[in-house]
Amino acid sequence: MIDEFDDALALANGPQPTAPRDPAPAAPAPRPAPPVQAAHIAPDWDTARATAHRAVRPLAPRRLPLDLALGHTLAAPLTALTDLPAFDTSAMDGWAVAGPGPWRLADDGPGALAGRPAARPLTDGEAVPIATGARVPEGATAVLRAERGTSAGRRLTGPNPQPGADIRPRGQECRTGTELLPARTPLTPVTLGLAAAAGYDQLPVRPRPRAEVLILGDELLFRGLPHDGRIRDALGPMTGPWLTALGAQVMVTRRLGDDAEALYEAMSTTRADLLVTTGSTAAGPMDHLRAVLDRLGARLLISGVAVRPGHPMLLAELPDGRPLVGLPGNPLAAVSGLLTLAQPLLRALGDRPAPAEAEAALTDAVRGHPRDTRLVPVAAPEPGLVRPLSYAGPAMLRGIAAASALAVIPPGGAEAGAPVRLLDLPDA
Ligand SMILES: Nc1nc2c(c(=O)[nH]1)N[C@H]1C(S)=C(S)[C@@H](COP(=O)(O)OP(=O)(O)OC[C@H]3O[C@@H](n4cnc5c(N)ncnc54)[C@H](O)[C@@H]3O)O[C@H]1N2
Ligand code: MOO
Repeated sequence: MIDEFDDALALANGPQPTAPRDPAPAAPAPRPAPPVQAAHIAPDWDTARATAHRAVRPLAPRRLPLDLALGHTLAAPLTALTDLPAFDTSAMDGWAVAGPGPWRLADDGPGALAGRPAARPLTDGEAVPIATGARVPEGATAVLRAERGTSAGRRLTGPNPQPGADIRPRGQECRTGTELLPARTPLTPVTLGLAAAAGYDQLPVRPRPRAEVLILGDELLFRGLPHDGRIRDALGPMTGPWLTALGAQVMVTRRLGDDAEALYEAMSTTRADLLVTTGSTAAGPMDHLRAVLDRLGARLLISGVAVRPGHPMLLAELPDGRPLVGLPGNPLAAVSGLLTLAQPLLRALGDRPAPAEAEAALTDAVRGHPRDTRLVPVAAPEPGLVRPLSYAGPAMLRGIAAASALAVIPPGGAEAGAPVRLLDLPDA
């Protein structure tokens, strides 16, 4: 995987200042590349995504109380357990009236209040005060709003409301058994509210897949400024939250350095549904990932993808069937791995529908790789248009931090005005 191309392509998107070169750090002794298994051919980008989606089966459904169900996915259709409203309800504060006015006010008590038993039935020409949400008494033909009527003693006058006015009839929103939401709907605050209104205490959910993140690399610092050839870990703070935005429940992010034994131990003992590593996907002297996968007896399903940046990414199946996504260490390449492999895997594990894919026209031509797809950070200056951003080299996050999406540039490139597919970026 020879690659002077990525930085050159990134620079082609716009002017970038050159930084003075640091003296080269002392290189460790070169080591032969560790063995990798048969599935070595790098699939094209769309095939890699489809392979990742097919690689796993949805997690088993379970029942969760409503207050624990947020973010999981409905495992069965949400059918109403009650009529909604469950009874004829007043939509306004005022009076429930029977027939045309003027009306005689019943003088017994405060009238019909929400959450109380129904007021006694009305006969023609009678009225009773009623609150929003209260049961409409039998015999009532409409509700007269408070601001439209005048009461003096036991006499109520006002314009005759249309029959049925300001009464929400029982079953107006749904009947018992109506399908309110299909299976596979993500449980959001509003869908939880609907489930409660429809009578649910618990829901059948497909749980959020549990993910464990392993940050590899002895060169990484976790606080302070770069020094002595060491750099800040940019992937620890980004990968967990990104996986969360993609539907995972991140159990832990661990920093393992370049310790092959620690990596072996972590892979053998994980209880996560998905393991994600960062770095060590290529063939550098300290890149143990492939050797450890080999030792563990893992199966490489994808070993490299025809995408820039990110082409050394990999997908493996651990001996017990758990998937492992290996994100490349270059930060923008890791983003590419998240969107290419982790996203479809998480979608399959959580049984979520594919998101709608947007398209927009490029403001400027974008150079392509001759064989590989490129993922390029773009801003949207106006609806339907996207502009490629600078600072989009594999080791940079500056471009994508200002981006609204990643544009999918097919092999060979795209002309100005050409429509390109867009990949969403999480905003929270
Ligand atoms: N001979 C070749 N060398 C490389 C190739 C290749 O095809 N042949 N591919 C290059 C590409 S493309 C990428 S991407 C990287 C992938 O490298 P690894 O996944 O093995 O990652 P590392 O070697 O550990 O690190 C690469 C780079 O990224 C920095 N890094 C790593 N982790 C982090 C982190 N958590 N936060 C910030 N930066 C990180 C690391 O310091 C290196 O600079 O390989 C190329 N080489
Ligand atoms: O350059 Mo590498 O393509 O994955 O960042």
